[in-house]
Amino acid sequence: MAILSVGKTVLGEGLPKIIVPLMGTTTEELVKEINEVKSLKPDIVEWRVDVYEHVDQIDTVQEMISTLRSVLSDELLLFTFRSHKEGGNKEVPVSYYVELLQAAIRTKKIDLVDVELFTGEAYVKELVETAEENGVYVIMSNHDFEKTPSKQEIITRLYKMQELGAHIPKIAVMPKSVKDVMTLLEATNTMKTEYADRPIITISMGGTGLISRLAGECFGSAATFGAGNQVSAPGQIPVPELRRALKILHKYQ
Ligand SMILES: O=C1C[C@@](O)(C(=O)O)C[C@@H](O)[C@@H]1O
Repeated sequence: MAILSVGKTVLGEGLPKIIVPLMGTTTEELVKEINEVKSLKPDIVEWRVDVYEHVDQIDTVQEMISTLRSVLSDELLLFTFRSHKEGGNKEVPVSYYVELLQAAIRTKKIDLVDVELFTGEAYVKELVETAEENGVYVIMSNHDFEKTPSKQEIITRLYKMQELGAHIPKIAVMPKSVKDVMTLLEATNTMKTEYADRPIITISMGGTGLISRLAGECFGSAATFGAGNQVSAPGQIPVPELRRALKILHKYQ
């Protein structure tokens, strides 16, 4: 897998990087949570802004970014608004989604921004451009909380993200069986060995898919989400146990 350095963090090499979501809904909760999450020593902290009560106030969101940034040191900050149709908390017009992401990027205080592939190609291109102008890396994403698409479809979506300029293509899908988990893992390995020229992140959600959150180093996923105060998707496990599993697989593979 090709590697990508974001600050001091190198994705696509060694242990998959641990990403921990911030799920607080109020400013007070987030101020407390950022310190708790930092103590877990994640590589990346994901602020899930779609659960924030002031998500519709851009100035307040920008202030919160400054606050979070001031607590973090080497940990990277990922800004994510997960849309309602992809499993997020709040429904907003696409124009607001784009405006919010642009405003977050322009603070230059985030390291990474999540851009959903199915926002629409013109918007996606605009967001990638703004991110590049401001030194922010794009994790392009797609989520299916209902099912696991075919291997070919998973690869097609990841490849499309790469074509659109994602620094890190990412997909999270829901398995209905162990076979679905194997489909995701196979797609990951094929994408990594045959098509990807950059790190990718793939997830099979829920308990059935847990192996995909642990074994990214074997199959080709460069990062994995661990639970902090709260899970942000089914199947995330506490960071200390996640780290232990990643280290075992790294040491003996
Ligand atoms: O895209 C993802 C992955 C995720 O859905 C998971 O399954 O761990 C969790 C989300 O917070 C994140 O934005």
